[in-house]
Amino acid sequence: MEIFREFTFEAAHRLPNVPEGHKCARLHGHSYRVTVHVDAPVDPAPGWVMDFGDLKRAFKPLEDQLDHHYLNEVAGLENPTSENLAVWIWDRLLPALPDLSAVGVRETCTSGCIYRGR
Ligand SMILES: Nc1nc2c(c(=O)[nH]1)N=C([C@H](O)[C@H](O)COP(=O)(O)OP(=O)(O)OP(=O)(O)O)CN2
Ligand SMILES: [Zn+2]
Repeated sequence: MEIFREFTFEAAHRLPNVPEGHKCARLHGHSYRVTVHVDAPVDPAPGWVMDFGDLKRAFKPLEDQLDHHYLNEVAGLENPTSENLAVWIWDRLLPALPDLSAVGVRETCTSGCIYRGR
């Protein structure tokens, strides 16, 4: 069974490697939406895969580094595309969440990515 929890944070960024004149080279911000998925068997006693609260606790240190920050200044996010952000989150969550199955990142209502470790 796969469970997920959604998180939101606000942050500014610019994309340093886009072609000349691309609007995303300019400083701008997003209300990011991140989904963290965990895929594991349901533990029969509690009746859950894991406590949603533990997902929240695992993501909190990352939220603290991202929320209301300029992402380009965060170590490892010098080029903060959605794709790079999803990998950045994956790499930092995996030690605490070995059954992590996907990280979704939405920059806008219509655009985003899903990373499943590849
Ligand atoms: N594959 C990716 N493409 C783009 C990324 C990205 O991270 N990965 N990021 C951006 C920009 O950050 C931009 O702010 C978001 O792009 P876009 O969805 O085009 O923005 P709009 O909401 O302004 O879309 P419109 O339909 O043009 O209004 C760009 N591309
Ligand atoms: Zn953007």
